[in-house]
Amino acid sequence: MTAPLLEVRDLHVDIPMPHGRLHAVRGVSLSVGVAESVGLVGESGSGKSLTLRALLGLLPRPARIVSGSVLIDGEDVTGLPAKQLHRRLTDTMGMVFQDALTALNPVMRVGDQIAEAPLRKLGKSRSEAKAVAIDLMTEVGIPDPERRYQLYPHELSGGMRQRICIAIALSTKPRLILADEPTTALDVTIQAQVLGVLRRLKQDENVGLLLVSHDLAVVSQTCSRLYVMYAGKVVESGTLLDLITAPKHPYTFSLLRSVPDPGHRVARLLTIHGQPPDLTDAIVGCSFAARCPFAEERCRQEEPVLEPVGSAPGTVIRKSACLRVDTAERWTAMVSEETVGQQ
Ligand SMILES: Nc1ncnc2c1ncn2[C@@H]1O[C@H](COP(=O)(O)OP(=O)(O)OP(=O)(O)O)[C@@H](O)[C@H]1O
Repeated sequence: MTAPLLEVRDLHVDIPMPHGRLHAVRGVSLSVGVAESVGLVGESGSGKSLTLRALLGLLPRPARIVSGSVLIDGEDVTGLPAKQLHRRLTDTMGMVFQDALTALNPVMRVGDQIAEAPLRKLGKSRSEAKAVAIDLMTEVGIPDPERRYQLYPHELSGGMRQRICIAIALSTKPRLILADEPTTALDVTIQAQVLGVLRRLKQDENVGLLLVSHDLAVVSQTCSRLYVMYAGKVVESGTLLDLITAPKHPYTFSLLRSVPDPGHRVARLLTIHGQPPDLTDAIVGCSFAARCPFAEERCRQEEPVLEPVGSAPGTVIRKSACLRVDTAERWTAMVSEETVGQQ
């Protein structure tokens, strides 16, 4: 069996705080296969961005990796010196972040920013690098690329800037794009266009995607497999279809029920009451128990383990960390009238 393109094993990230250690990422494992599109989804503060930044060696100070490993094509790159790690990562992956305006150099023409990697890393001449940049601008759907090549970031709209960032990410011919909330700053129409670009890259160019988002609707439009994170842990994983049709963790269930479904005339929305736990404290029992409509006494005492649940042989393994997973098929009926409000 071929190794995944990217694999993270049992990653722990801590942040020293004045009042103790914040265990922001608590044993995350995930993988992305060749040309796969995988989503990492969860509400704000669940540890998605730190997971992504940790694997890229880009953790903000004072956050640090406590343990865990990162493998590329099966090779453990965890202990590599920073420069070597950077080269290994940029040979394989391109990155797109939320804030395109900050990511771009304000005093450099956008076309030259795309041409930089072909010029410096791929050994192209100036005119060849420019031609590559214009091709990439066309690929990510930028109309009139010759003219826009000459513009500075502030002269472009938010959606166009994010396309420039995707073109820069593609300029090293990566096999995988890592994107952290790439459409959060964009309005809904432009968001759909940018997601369309990412989808097309997978279909036409076989470029894989690891997409981090708090928005289940965004990952649903783009990814075929999901990891759902809550309070620093993966609480459910599986194919998009499995997760959205039959969630096996109450947090996934709540996330789905909090997204309005335009297909139903009356959307019944579930509000996820309460706050995630304080990650500086040791968590006893299930971290979602205090907010879970289905929690019972043992959920507040025993910590659930992420383990395989009901996958058919030969299919993608789906996993859930819930002690009450055997009742999942009855969750819809079990939601009480107090927790469900008609919108
Ligand atoms: N530089 C930092 N200093 C202190 N705490 C931090 C820092 N960066 C992240 N955290 C904390 O670590 C936890 C995980 O943050 P992370 O950014 O990974 O979450 P997230 O799921 O990506 O959410 P968001 O979408 O809001 O970024 C949160 O509790 C956050 O407040």
